Amino acid sequence: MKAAVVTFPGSNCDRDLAVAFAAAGFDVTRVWHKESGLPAGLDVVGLPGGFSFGDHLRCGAIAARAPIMAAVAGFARSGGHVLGICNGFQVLCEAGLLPGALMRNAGLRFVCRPERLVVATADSPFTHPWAAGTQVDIPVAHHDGNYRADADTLARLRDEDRIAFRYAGNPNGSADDIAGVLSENRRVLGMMPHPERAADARLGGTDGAVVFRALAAALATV
Ligand SMILES: NC(=O)CC[C@H](N)C(=O)O
Repeated sequence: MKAAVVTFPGSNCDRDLAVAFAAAGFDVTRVWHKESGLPAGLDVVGLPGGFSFGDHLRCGAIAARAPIMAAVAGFARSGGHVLGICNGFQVLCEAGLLPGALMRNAGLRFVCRPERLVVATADSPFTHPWAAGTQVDIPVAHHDGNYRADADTLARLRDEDRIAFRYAGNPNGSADDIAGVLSENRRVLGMMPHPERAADARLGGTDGAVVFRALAAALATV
């Protein structure tokens, strides 16, 4: 199984994301944002957390227009799996690959702490090992994690069971406590919490590792 992890100027979780993919059995290729193509035979693209382009304009807005993103969009459109974490989630929204936007946290403070999440759906390649309603602990670290979408979009996400994770105690004001959402085909996941920071007992938790192992298992059966 092959994963690519994209690095933008200002990404700071790209190496951790590569390590988490590798621990789940993926061969990982690191890809610079100025590349125009992705490696052949790829199973998943990871868009890491960080402060791409210094969060100028809006978090993820400049990265969403980087050369590599045309290839990522094409990969997603052709049924490829994409995992965007934190700044990666912001990039996916800015690129139009996921609906909605991440706005400034309601408390106007950077929040960096472990968060309890509720798995909102088990119907995805990233969450299938859990039952819906399972509580998991995965840390957050962001100032723009306040998920917003219009009422129709939120209703559609609920109706189509595309909310992947909710916060048990909402740290940022997100609509409907949303911590992560899925694309229509369920193969693109964007989430603000950092599963790669809870992917090894030595980091203080292993709930995040389930996301990577779940994907590996799902891809093995495709
Ligand atoms: N850890 C991250 O990816 C942070 C994302 C973004 N820079 C924010 O603060 O909201």
